[in-house]
Amino acid sequence: NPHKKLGPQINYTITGIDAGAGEMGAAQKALTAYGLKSKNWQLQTSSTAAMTSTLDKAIKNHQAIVITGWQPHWMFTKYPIKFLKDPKNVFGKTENLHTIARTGFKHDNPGAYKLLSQFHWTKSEMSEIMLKVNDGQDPAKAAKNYISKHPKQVAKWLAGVPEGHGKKVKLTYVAWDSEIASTNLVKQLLDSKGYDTTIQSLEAQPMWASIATGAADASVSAWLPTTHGLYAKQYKGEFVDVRVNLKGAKTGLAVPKYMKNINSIEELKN
Ligand SMILES: C[SH](C)CC(=O)O
Repeated sequence: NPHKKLGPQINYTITGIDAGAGEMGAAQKALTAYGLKSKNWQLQTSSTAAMTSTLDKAIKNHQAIVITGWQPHWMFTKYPIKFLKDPKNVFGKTENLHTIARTGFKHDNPGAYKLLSQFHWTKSEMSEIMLKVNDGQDPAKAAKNYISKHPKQVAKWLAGVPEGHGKKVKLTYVAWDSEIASTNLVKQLLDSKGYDTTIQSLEAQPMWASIATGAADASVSAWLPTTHGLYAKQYKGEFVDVRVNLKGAKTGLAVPKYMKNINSIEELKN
């Protein structure tokens, strides 16, 4: 209802995701920066699955809703939603997904490290796997299918990567749809060269800690410079930033497009 104030319609609530997500920290900062906290606005912690099902229900009922959104993610293809402008740049400009590794990994496993130094892809390529998984396909299978469909790209990723002879690699990630896709793909690529790769999903902070303590070898789930900026600062010098593996990610607050008069975080107060 565009004529009634938005706040009361949605209980002054922003529907968020898992508490450890960097974007939840940014959303809290936005509440303060845009003077929403003083207007009783609050950020609801839940999970990606809970957030997307709440979004689904709101859109089916053509109701107002404000979510913590991000790209790349299938929510922007499946639902008519838009990012709210962030004039105070709380969520940062575009983000990149980085591959990070424990400090000794290049020395201990140069072959696997070489693959990680060569792996990168685009949002649309990632979406191929994300959409299949969202339709219920097993992530490992979706990753294998991607590999068989993109032999030239795979050959570039694997160029000069020596056989693994069963050498173990441990990847950690956060179970966001984007990282489920990339981590399963990297596992399949490594295993196709004879490495023995295990993948473990953790919350964001423990994922960073697993690399900094050397409990895990690498992760393709680092959102930088802004979204995981705090973690990168906390563990500065205790991890290697191998490379950007995906350019042009983005986090922010998002609303259904039918909320025509809400286009900026500033306007949530209206
Ligand atoms: C939820 S985005 C995939 C990443 C983050 O916010 O930490």
